Amino acid sequence: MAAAPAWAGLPEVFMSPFVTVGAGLATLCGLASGGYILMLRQRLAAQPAADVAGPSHDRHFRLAAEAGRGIEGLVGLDGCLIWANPAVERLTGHDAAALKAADFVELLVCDRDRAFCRQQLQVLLETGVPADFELRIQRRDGATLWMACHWLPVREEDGRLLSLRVSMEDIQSRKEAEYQQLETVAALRRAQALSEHYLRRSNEERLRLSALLDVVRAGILFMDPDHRVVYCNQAFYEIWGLPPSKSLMGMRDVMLQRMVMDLLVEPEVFLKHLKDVVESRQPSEPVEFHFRSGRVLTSSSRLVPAPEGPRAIGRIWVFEDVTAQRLAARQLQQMAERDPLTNLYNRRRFHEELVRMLADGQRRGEGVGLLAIDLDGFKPVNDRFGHQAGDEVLVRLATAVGAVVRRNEMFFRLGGDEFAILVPSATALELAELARRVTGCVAGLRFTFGDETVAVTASLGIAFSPQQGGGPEGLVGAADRAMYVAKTQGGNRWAFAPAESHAQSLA
Ligand SMILES: Nc1nc2c(ncn2[C@@H]2O[C@H](COP(=O)(O)OP(=O)(O)OP(=O)(O)O)[C@@H](O)[C@H]2O)c(=O)[nH]1
Repeated sequence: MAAAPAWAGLPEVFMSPFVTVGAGLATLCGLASGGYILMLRQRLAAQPAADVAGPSHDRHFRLAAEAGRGIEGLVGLDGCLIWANPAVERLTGHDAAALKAADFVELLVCDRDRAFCRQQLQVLLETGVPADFELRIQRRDGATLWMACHWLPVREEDGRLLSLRVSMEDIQSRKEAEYQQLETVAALRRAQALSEHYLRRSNEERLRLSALLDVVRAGILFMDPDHRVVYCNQAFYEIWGLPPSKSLMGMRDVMLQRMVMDLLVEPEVFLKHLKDVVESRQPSEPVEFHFRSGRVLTSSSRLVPAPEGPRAIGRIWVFEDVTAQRLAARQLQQMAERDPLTNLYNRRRFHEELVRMLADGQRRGEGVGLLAIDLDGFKPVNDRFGHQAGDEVLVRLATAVGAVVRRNEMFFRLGGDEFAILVPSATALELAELARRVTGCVAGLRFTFGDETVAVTASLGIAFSPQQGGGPEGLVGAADRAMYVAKTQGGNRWAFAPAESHAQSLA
């Protein structure tokens, strides 16, 4: 048997509530919550005190207290349970007697909340201040149940604390809803954090891309499917000479075109190109176009496909300023095919043109004429007046002979004092006439070095395809041999290469 409880000396009502009715019962009723109890109290308050305390009402109070849906209990100043209503058994599986006999906190409260409960109980007993808190109880079947506990002090009329009254209500479904809500909020927070993370990543990616595009030398322009500017880099502004302060975002392509068309040599050709590209779904090959200023640009474009589906999200245009490349290429080509002294086409270009003209002539059934030219008496100019004087002779001669050569005829310096003229669609008569003009032109030139004036002459050999077979080499060999014939005959003349049916002719 346990030691005598602290309330052993208190009125019987606390030892066996609702069995003996006294002043304690009235106090208990005064503290009871719930409309039913209050109603009873009001009714009883209107009756004489003897009636209220009378045995006929004991049952009412007891039934009223026991009829609560939640747990109602009374805890003594020693922390032991004095009384509990039958709901305790319904909700927890433990009957009131068992809870009274044992440490009800140990038996009833879930181990995770037990220390907290004991601490709260201790404060309550020490201070007698009402308190509300929530805890988990451990049902007899092992299940956990959330309860809201409302603690009220039960006092004597003189204010002395007699016991603590506890009302416990089942809040399991509310707690589950709260948990559910917390889960939902947590899931939302996770989703938000994830989307913020992706947004940040996407912003960083955009900044990286933008920085990259701004160091690219090509002008880059993104248009949306409605032909409005979405993005363009710095180089785009520079290439098209647009003021950096001018925002192009959202501008329609036609407006943009209007701003730059005057810069171009052939704006209508460029507009046609743009139209063709936009109408096609294929990537466009780079197309070259020229600015009035002399600059050369290329334009290429392709659709930007959407992540899914056939619809494009827009179009990218790339503009490259290739002026420097074109200039360098032209210079290289010039170096490769021109004689630097006279600026005439060189031997390399001569062979290319010879092959091409022979092929064209064969296709058209037309003859190709070749005049091999070698100067007479050039070496003495060098020897007497120096190499520079010889150069001057070569340059002036190239200019003068170039003037007697027709537009469709091509004049070459093959090296040293050797020159050649290629004549497409030539007849023997025309070639002889040209040879006459050339020899006359060269012989007519006068060069003054110091006090002396000198002249040179030229010997020409004429070969004529198809009369001379053997392809390019055959033609060149025949013209050279004819030229030597002219030279050995005294120079300042021309000779036709012999052919089966073609007699040689001399000046
Ligand atoms: N100044 C100058 N002389 C050159 C150049 N290339 C070759 N020569 C010279 O041209 C001369 C050509 O020699 P030849 O063909 O014997 O001169 P030529 O006196 O006309 O003799 P024939 O052809 O036999 O009539 C040589 O002295 C070369 O050094 C050049 O670019 N500049």
